[in-house]
Amino acid sequence: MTDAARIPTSIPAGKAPVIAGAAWRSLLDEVTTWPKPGLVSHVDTGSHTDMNAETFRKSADAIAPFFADLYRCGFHGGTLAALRAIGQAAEQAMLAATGGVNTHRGAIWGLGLLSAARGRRDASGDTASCCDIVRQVWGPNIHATPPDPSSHGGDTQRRYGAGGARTEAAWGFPTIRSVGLPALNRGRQLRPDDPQAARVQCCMALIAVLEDTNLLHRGGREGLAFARDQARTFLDGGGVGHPAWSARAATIHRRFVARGLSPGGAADGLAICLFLDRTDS
Ligand SMILES: CC(C)(COP(=O)(O)OP(=O)(O)OC[C@H]1O[C@@H](n2cnc3c(N)ncnc32)[C@H](O)[C@@H]1O)[C@@H](O)C(=O)NCCC(=O)NCCS
Ligand SMILES: Nc1ncnc2c1ncn2[C@@H]1O[C@H](COP(=O)(O)OP(=O)(O)OP(=O)(O)O)[C@@H](O)[C@H]1O
Repeated sequence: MTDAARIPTSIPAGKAPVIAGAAWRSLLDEVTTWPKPGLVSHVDTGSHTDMNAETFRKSADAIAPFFADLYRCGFHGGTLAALRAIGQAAEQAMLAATGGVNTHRGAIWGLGLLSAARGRRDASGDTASCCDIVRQVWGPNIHATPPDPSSHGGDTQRRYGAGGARTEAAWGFPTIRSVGLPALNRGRQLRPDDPQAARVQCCMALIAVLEDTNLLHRGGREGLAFARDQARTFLDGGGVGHPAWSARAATIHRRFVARGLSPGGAADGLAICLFLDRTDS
């Protein structure tokens, strides 16, 4: 089946489906990347027992139409409250498709805001990047909204002072821009014929620097430090330019699984990098 044929047909015609299709494809490319330390892929389920690649595919199919809605909402000047209603409906669709498993909450947030920013940019002719549009238009409101204390994000903010996905978006995705996208391009230079290798390079680079609330939630400060150190060692040893890069990454993957660590923020970051890259946003 072609990519176009797999994009859910409930997305109506226009520019919105192109953006939704790009988000959907980026999510599938993320999950079809191995070895990503501790994360779910088409090869194995990493540190997770309640989800596999098929769960992620079902989730991506279910949430794709909402990226088109978020694009349209941004196109029509939608506020953060208007975006939130659509984002929460997408979360419900994700949970219905996965039997209650949180596969893409962070991805809905990041890709959703960027889809809305793309709509706003297309409507206004603004030349700013979509990351900057998120920061300028919705950033102040994101900063002003306290995290839900019952969520993992609220818990890690209280215990560790970590801003996580909310802070990254409110500041215009600085880690994506300064680390993720350059690493994706570096991976392509190192392995021009291996797009999967470039995605691994991007994922490792993000793990090395992100204050990933999933790692904090599962492993505390020690788990976060371990994860960053492993990714840094991989990169310092040449990353995917090393002849044995795949085996080295697989060894790190197994170490994360042995500790139950899962860098979900880096997985979302990889999908966001792929989206920005393919939509030139
Ligand atoms: C802001 C969100 C992520 C809050 O969720 P929560 O409090 O559970 O946050 P938490 O910190 O646990 O992160 C959620 C996910 O983000 C990813 N993540 C973790 N750390 C990071 C990081 N440093 N940077 C980026 N993403 C990260 C992970 O995948 C994680 O599972 C979001 O889900 C939300 O508020 N949704 C409501 C709907 C909404 O407002 N939508 C707006 C437009 S789509
Ligand atoms: N390929 C992937 N593999 C695993 N997690 C991913 C992947 N892509 C994104 N993620 C993110 O990582 C999170 C899963 O991590 P985790 O299981 O620690 O979170 P949780 O379901 O919120 O918490 P818990 O299961 O500990 O109650 C998901 O929210 C998802 O957004």
